[in-house]
Amino acid sequence: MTNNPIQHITSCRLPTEYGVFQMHGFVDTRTNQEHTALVMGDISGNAPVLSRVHSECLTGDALFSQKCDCGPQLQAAMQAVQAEGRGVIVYLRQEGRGIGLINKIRAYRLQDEGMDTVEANLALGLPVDARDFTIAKHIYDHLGVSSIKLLTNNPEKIQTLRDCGINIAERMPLKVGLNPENEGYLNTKADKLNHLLKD
Ligand SMILES: Nc1nc2c(ncn2[C@@H]2O[C@H](COP(=O)(O)OP(=O)(O)OP(=O)(O)O)[C@@H](O)[C@H]2O)c(=O)[nH]1
Ligand SMILES: [Zn+2]
Repeated sequence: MTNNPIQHITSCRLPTEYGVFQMHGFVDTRTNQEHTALVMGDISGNAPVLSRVHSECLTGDALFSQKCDCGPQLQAAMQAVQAEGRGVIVYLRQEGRGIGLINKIRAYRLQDEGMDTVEANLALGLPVDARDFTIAKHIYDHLGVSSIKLLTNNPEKIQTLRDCGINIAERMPLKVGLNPENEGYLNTKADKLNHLLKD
């Protein structure tokens, strides 16, 4: 018996441009939402594991969008894990900071008209950030990971992950992918969402 609402279903070998990972498939039994984690090397033991908790961004991760920095961040994180020889990319299917793809497109449309990323979510009557990072804790529990070195610029993500019991031994910055199209977005993340992009 377990009270972990995230069920580990299966895993497979996933060769990538950044080395060979073991890809694990999970299902949130409360919502039927699917999530995944990419694991490289031996992650057992107490030494902190290099890790990224990445939130789905179809536009940035798969469609080469320049409106954000997600794609380059994902690639840099996978590269960092490859360089380290061990690590975990937790990939949470929480598109659009949890509001879903269609709502993200609605938010982008409002951004086309001049709103920033925060204003657009609020104008739609949606939370600025609707993600549930406790899912990551359950995934780490399945993988037997108790301590991580986290690749992120988001202090709220660090706090939320710590609050749900993840030991973050170190925070490692992930500042990549700046371009003229996402400059305003990154400034808003720094100014309104306190992302550590200007230190
Ligand atoms: N609603 C909404 N979501 C966005 C927008 N741009 C990117 N996203 C989503 O934001 C999530 C990534 O969040 P970010 O704030 O870029 O980064 P983070 O994961 O919180 O922090 P880092 O660990 O530093 O990358 C992904 O789910 C993207 O789909 C936007 O303008 N509106
Ligand atoms: Zn993105």
